[in-house]
Amino acid sequence: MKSMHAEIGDAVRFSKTVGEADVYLYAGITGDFSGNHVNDEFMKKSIYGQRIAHGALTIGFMSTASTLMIERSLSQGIDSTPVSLGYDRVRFLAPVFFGDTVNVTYTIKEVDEERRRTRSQVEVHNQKGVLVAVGEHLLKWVKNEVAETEAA
Ligand SMILES: C[C@@H](O)CC(=O)SCCNC(=O)CCNC(=O)[C@H](O)C(C)(C)COP(=O)(O)OP(=O)(O)OC[C@H]1O[C@@H](n2cnc3c(N)ncnc32)[C@H](O)[C@@H]1OP(=O)(O)O
Repeated sequence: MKSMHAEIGDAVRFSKTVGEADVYLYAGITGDFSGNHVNDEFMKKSIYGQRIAHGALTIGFMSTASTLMIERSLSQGIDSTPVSLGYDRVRFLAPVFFGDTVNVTYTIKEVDEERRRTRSQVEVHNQKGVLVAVGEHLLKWVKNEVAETEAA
């Protein structure tokens, strides 16, 4: 059985409208009640003119896209448990406003069979086509040693 079903150019997409409830749920879960996200009067004075979503929530949407990629690979049968190794070079390039729809594209750019790692480019656009966030994601395809021992 293969350790990973992932090839350069493989891509998945995830789309979601970001509502006020999403931002408040995220604030409640993490405790990040920055005025950027929950204080409309404060934000009216900023260049944004209104509240914006947490950058880390956008990273969460990147993570959702990686899960879609993993599920695709799992459905083809693999002997590993893919886990996130982390994100590199993440930049929040434009704000995500309440009511915006984010469209995440997750594309595999490198496959390292020896180290059982993939590196993917992640891009997030809003409904107007503006690139709001970018980053690279590393997945580690951790070998299922226990399962193999049991099978032997
Ligand atoms: C406490 C928390 O709760 C706070 C938050 O979560 S706030 C919410 C998240 N943040 C945002 O929504 C901010 C959205 N971004 C912006 O409004 C603007 O991008 C900015 C005002 C923050 C940046 O202004 P700018 O003057 O352009 O910034 P810099 O020039 O200093 O840095 C830009 C870096 O982005 C890199 N970059 C630009 N284009 C691309 C691209 N297409 N792909 C990849 N990277 C890009 C650029 O190279 C700069 O990065 P570097 O490391 O300095 O090279």
